[in-house]
Amino acid sequence: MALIMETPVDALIKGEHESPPRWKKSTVVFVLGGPGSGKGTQCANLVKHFSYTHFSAGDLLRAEIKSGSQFGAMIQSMIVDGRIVPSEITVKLLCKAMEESGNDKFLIDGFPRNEENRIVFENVANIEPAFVLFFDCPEEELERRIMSRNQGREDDNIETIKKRFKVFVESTLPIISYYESKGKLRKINAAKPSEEVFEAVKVLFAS
Ligand SMILES: Nc1ncnc2c1ncn2[C@@H]1O[C@H](COP(=O)(O)OP(=O)(O)O)[C@@H](O)[C@H]1O
Ligand SMILES: Nc1ccn([C@@H]2O[C@H](COP(=O)(O)OP(=O)(O)O)[C@@H](O)[C@H]2O)c(=O)n1
Ligand SMILES: [Mg+2]
Repeated sequence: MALIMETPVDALIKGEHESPPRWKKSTVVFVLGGPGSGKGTQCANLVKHFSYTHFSAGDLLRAEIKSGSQFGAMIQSMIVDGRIVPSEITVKLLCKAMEESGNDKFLIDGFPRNEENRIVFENVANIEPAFVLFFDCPEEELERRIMSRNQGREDDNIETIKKRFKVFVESTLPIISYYESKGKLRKINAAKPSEEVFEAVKVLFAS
């Protein structure tokens, strides 16, 4: 459903619900890392073993483009340019997805990507992450992985990849430092083979 429609989330944002909905008391784990670091791959592994629901901010934005949303063209041009979409849009998509899922444990992948993302989510959802996973991987390896990802994504080309790396360093690394200073960061060596990365990730969810 395109975002132009009034959704239950709008009512929630306006405080029109009598009691806080279930998702507002959710356990949230943010999953961060450079483009191609394995966020989506490891979240797909995690949901097979733990009762979390996975949402990728990028996937939600791509679905919004496909839905024929009034914001579709704008979102698409920002993605092709490697830029971060206005937070109001992304946060609304995430909250709507959480609301509709019926679950209360979420892996949110590729978000928050900048300070605006983080603050708008905090203000709207009023949720602090339980912890933040950070998939650490050198840029040369990220580039190799993206160039062989073959998902037909318009932003998986060398020109956009360079822009996405720059945005990651300038806008997302400060968020990672912010969570580190709060003692919430769990850093994983994501340059290893996928199975080894998952062994390291799994431990964090087992307790
Ligand atoms: N540990 C790994 N080693 C090698 N390739 C990987 C690893 N993890 C993921 N990949 C591959 O790299 C590409 C990017 O992974 P993906 O999960 O889409 O990353 P992200 O969501 O962080 O961009 C995919 O083609 C995936 O199969
Ligand atoms: N929080 C987010 C997440 C993604 N995006 C956009 O979506 C693109 C793809 O994000 P993604 O998370 O699917 O990309 P990967 O890191 O998985 O390669 C980003 O480069 C941004 O243009 C955004 O604007 N805001
Ligand atoms: Mg991804």
